[in-house]
This record gives sequence, structure tokens and C-alpha cells, in this order.
Amino acid sequence: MTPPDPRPVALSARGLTKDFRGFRAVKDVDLDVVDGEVHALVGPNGAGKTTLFNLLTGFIPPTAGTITVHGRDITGRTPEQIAHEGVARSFQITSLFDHLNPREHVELALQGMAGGGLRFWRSDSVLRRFRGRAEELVEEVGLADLVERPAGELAYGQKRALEMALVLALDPKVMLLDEPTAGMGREDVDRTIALVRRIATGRTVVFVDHNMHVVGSLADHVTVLMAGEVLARGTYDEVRTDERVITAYLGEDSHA
Ligand SMILES: Nc1ncnc2c1ncn2[C@@H]1O[C@H](COP(=O)(O)OP(=O)(O)OP(=O)(O)O)[C@@H](O)[C@H]1O
Repeated sequence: MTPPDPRPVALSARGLTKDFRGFRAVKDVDLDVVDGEVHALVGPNGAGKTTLFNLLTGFIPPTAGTITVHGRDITGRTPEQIAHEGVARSFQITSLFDHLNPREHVELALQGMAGGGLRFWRSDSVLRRFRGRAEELVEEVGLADLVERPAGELAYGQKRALEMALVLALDPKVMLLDEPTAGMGREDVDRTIALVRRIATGRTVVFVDHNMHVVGSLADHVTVLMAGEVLARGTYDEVRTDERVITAYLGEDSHA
């Protein structure tokens, strides 16, 4: 057993439960993500990872249970309110504007965060205030050379990096990344591992990923879900060698 982490808890859930018309997708989940750690949520298909993400970020309300951020109860808050508590997420599905370049995307996100709302009309003088910071964020995610390239012309891995910049624009203390390497080839996967490591400095990161190389490379702690429940938790090496986890994954392989 790992000794308790002395750092304060950034994001916590107690008894978190979600029913979809009688089907319990998340069951009585307790989760503690400590300040500054990288925490992976893993589990076979249908384990409840995305549902848990949606609960933690307010995209769906829980049937039961509580969620706290740095000790403040955020249960039942909207995604916008939760973002203002410093929790922001990325999505698996890209939602970029093809004709806008990376800098323009980030400028809009910064404008939205500053209270201007996400507007489709943009006053250049307003957006220019955000230009410097937008360029920094584009550079931080490794897209400095593509700052003027319309998003529609970016490769898949570059689009995912841009989405990371949009999450960073919210200046989150806790970042939730939904399958940051989904659909990527090895090179993009390695680039994304390096990127997540970089952006995790001074932040708390929770991510879902099916790629165990990514989980092993990044995660300080891992929570394994199975059929909506926490099956195991610990370091990567602890959960990797846990008999229950091995059985759960073997079960998944045999049905693949
Ligand atoms: N809106 C919904 N209505 C009904 N059932 C749902 C809904 N969303 C999810 N579920 C069910 O809840 C269970 C958990 O789904 P979830 O998407 O959270 O799993 P997951 O671990 O993210 O899976 P994957 O790895 O395939 O993305 C699944 O059985 C799914 O069919």
C-alpha cells in the first residue's frame, strides 16, 4: 500500500453515483486527486470513465454523491461555474473552427474567460489585448510555427494540441483531459506525453486514456474503474500487477 499523500486534495468525489433510466453507470465512487499530481482514470470500455468526467465537470448532474474542489462543494454547479473554480476539461471530439487559425482560437477562448463571452463577431482591438498571451499558449503546445495556419489545415495531432491550448486559456488549476492520445500514431502520442508533462507543472491533471504506455509514462496515481465502480487504485505499478485489474482486462480482450 502507498502511504497517504501529504499534499492537499485538489479534486474529490464521495459516493458519486449516476443512473441513466435505471442503469447505474457510476456507482458510489470515491476519488481523491491530490494537488499537483497527474491522475489517470482507466478501465475497460463502458467502465464509466466518460460519465465520471462529465459528473466532475458539471456536464451531467449526479444522482447521488458530492464533488469538492480544494474543499469547496461544487456538486450541482454548471460547467461554467466549475470552470470558474479552476476546473477545465478537454473533449474527445474536436470542435474547432476550420477557418480560424490557432492564435485566433486562443484569443477567443481568452476573451471568453475574461468575461466577454464567446462571440462570433470579434472586434480586432478587443482581441489584440489577448494576442501576446494567445501566442504564448500556442507556443506552449508546440504550434508556434503554425500560428497563422487555418485550423482546417492542421493535422489531427496538431488539432488536439490546439485544443489543449484552449483548455490552458482557462488557466485551470485542475485540467481534465479526455483521451488526449486517442486516434494518434506513436509520434503524436510521444509528443502528447511530453506536452502533458510540461503543462502538468504547477497544475493538477486528471486524464482518461486507453493507452497503457501513456498511463505508465504520465500518471502518479491510477484509478481503475470497472462496471461503474472503483476496482483498484494506486501507482501504475501497483494497479498493473493487481490480480483484479488483470482479470478485468483479460475479460475485455476475450470479448474484443
Ligand atoms: N446518456 C446515457 N444514457 C444511457 N446510458 C449511458 C449514457 N451514457 C453512458 N451510458 C452507459 O453507461 C456506461 C458507461 O459509459 P461511459 O461512456 O461512461 O464508459 P467509458 O468507460 O467512458 O467507456 P469507453 O472507454 O468506451 O469510452 C455504458 O454502459 C454506457 O452505455
